[in-house]
Amino acid sequence: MTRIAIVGVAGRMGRTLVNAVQQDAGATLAGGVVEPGSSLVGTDLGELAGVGRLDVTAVDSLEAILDDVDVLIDFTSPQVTLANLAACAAYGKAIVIGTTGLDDEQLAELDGYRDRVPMVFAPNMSVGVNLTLKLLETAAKALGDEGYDIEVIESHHRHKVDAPSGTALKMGEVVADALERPLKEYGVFERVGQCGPRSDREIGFATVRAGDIVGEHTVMFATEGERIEITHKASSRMTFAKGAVRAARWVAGQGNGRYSMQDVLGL
Ligand SMILES: NC(=O)C1=CN([C@@H]2O[C@H](COP(=O)(O)OP(=O)(O)OC[C@H]3O[C@@H](n4cnc5c(N)ncnc54)[C@H](OP(=O)(O)O)[C@@H]3O)[C@@H](O)[C@H]2O)C=CC1
Ligand SMILES: O=C(O)C1=N[C@H](C(=O)O)C[C@H](O)C1
Repeated sequence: MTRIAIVGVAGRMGRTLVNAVQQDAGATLAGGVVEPGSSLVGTDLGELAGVGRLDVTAVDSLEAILDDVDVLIDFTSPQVTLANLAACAAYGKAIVIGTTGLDDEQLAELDGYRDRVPMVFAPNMSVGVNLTLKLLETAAKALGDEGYDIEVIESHHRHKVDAPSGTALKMGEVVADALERPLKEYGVFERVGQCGPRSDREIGFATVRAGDIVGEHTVMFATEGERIEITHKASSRMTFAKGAVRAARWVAGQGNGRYSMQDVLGL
């Protein structure tokens, strides 16, 4: 039985994760962490998540519970995630990180833990998205240098704080790697005013923020006379949460290293 603690347990993903851990016969909920000073400290995590009493209460100090945890699941914000990684390194614990929006410096800091912590880091934990990444690699290799324009379009709920989504960036990166067009050079993240026609090799990104959209991603390959669109639509956060619990069970048996969902799923 893998003992899992959830950081950011009061958040949209945190509450869904409580439910997902409960539904997994191979996992047990060992704790949940809320923001320091939160009025939710002491609240039963099952009641917080709407799944009935679990007799595990929210704390605001990770160090208070880490001894009795095998794997931490973290869907919070970049700074909080990096602090939690440091705690996992100090306590010899594994971590599953779903947080997106890390900048280059933060990504480098995270990567610095690869020899000290077993970690799964993925911008999207759903099986469907990770299969889509494979399809994109195949499509990019077949179409990318044949005059097809490539655009990545993503839509999310109005509360999301980072853009483009981590998944959109990953999709762009997979296509860019397949075509040997580094995103730093070929990614176009803004078009406004007299921006001129698109160039042949650019990879464009567009972002929608509206209502309660859980997460939708389309990669378009368009040329004269036809357009191919590869789309993934998430309709419930449970798809991400189930993937994260699967990753937690998997990483509990791994040595130090930085792993992806492709590693977890064997894709
Ligand atoms: N990889 C994947 O599959 C997915 C990744 N994500 C990513 O996960 C992240 C979180 O998303 P979401 O759940 O929607 O966001 P929320 O804002 O709903 O949740 C984040 C939670 O973290 C809490 N928090 C902030 N600081 C701390 C702290 N120091 N200790 C403990 N908890 C803290 C926040 O509390 P408060 O509100 O009080 O500040 C909030 O409850 C985002 O980066 C998002 O992009 C989301 C879905 C899927
Ligand atoms: O913030 C979200 O909600 C999501 N974030 C992830 C991302 O940035 O790609 C994954 C998912 O699409 C939901």
